[in-house]
This record gives sequence, structure tokens and C-alpha cells, in this order.
Amino acid sequence: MLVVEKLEKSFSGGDRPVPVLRGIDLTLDASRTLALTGESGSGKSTLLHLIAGLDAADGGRILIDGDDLAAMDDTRRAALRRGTVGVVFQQFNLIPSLTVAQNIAFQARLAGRNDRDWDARLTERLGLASHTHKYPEQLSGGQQQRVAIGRTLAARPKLVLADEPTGNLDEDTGEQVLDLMLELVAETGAALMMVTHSTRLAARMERRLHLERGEIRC
Ligand SMILES: Nc1ncnc2c1ncn2[C@@H]1O[C@H](COP(=O)(O)OP(=O)(O)OP(=O)(O)O)[C@@H](O)[C@H]1O
Repeated sequence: MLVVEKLEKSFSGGDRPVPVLRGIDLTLDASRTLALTGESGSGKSTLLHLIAGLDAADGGRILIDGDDLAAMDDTRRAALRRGTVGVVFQQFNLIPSLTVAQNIAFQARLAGRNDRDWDARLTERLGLASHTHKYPEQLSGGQQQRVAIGRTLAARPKLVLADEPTGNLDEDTGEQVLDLMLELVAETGAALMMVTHSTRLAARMERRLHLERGEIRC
């Protein structure tokens, strides 16, 4: 599903570029789960952003479902972000002017999917059935994150990238949200790569990779 080879990325740091990712290799098969851990500043979010096609690498390559990200034009990359790859961020990034139901349906519509039964089932499974007409500001943090997960999974992505998806939640709520996310990705056959600072949450994933100063230390 995902192959990352010799990935490199630097950011400009005054007079010379500062390397942030130094030759990352990893693979993730369909239906598998992977935790990415590492100190603050080790490059976890940078790696996730590159895989999501939100930023371009300086070297190496990323294959998603066999397609090289760098070889895609902007339209194809945007389509990939809407359909094949789904991203869940720590900040829920919901659209404040849309209701829960509309937020959940939004991403799927962009991806050209309109499956009301699946949307309804997701809403039910995420415990949001009695909140569908509410707006994000009327929800708790845990509820908002569940909407964000629903919005991502409504498009039935093959690869879910989650950047500290429970980072804004208390431990119990975070655990419940992760349980749901794991159940739902298992149900849809999606692969899940999750950045987390929590060793407890990382232990719930099938594999763990540790980033240290831009390199993988298993
Ligand atoms: N757009 C950017 N421009 C310049 N430097 C950047 C940019 N994005 C990230 N960096 C730098 O790259 C390094 C890695 O950042 P990144 O956000 O990937 O780390 P992280 O492991 O996700 O950290 P955290 O756990 O704190 O979120 C940091 O030193 C950061 O300052």
C-alpha cells in the first residue's frame, strides 16, 4: 500500500539547509497498522505531510498503491488526498459552518462518493447519531475528533494518516477514540499510520517505528 524509499527532506535554516529526514525507508501493507514515535522535532509530522502529498520531498520516493507521488501532477495528487489517502490531525479541522452530518459527508463528496448508508453507519458507530444537526462548537473535544475520524473514513481511504489524533483528548477519551479508529480501519481494510507520543497508544498498533533525528531506529 505504502512504500517509502530513501526519503530526504531539508528545511532552510538561515545560511544552509537543515536536514530533517535523512533517508527514511518504510513499508506499510493494506489493513496493517503502524505507530510512528519519536522525540519532538524528530521529523514525524514532516514525514506524514510528505506521504499525504502536502509537501514535496528533496530526495527518495513515495509509492502509494504503486503510484509514485512525485510523478503525479497537482490534480492527481489532490485527487489522491481526497480519495485514497485520508488524514486525521490533532486539531480536528472541522468546518465550523457545517453540521456534524455535513462535515462527515464533505470529504466523501469531494472524493466523488455519496454513500448515505455508510455515512449513517459511521455516524452510529462513532456515537454521533444524536448530534448530527449540531455544529462543531457545540461538541466536546472527543466528539469533534470522532467527527473528524468519520469525515476521513467516509471517503473510504485505503491509507489513513493520523498525526497525534488523540493528542487533544484526555487519556480515557483518547483510548476510546483510538479503539473506534482501529475498529473502523479494520472494517474498511485501510492501512493506518499514526504518529503518537504515547507508548501506550503505540503499543496498540501492530508495528512501531521510532524516528531519531530524521532516521528510523526500530
Ligand atoms: N515548514 C518548515 N520550515 C522550517 N522548518 C520546519 C518546517 N516544518 C518543520 N520544520 C522543522 O523540522 C523539524 C521536524 O519537525 P516535525 O514537525 O516534523 O517534528 P515532529 O517530530 O512532528 O515534532 P512534534 O512531536 O513536536 O510534533 C523541526 O526542527 C522543525 O522545526
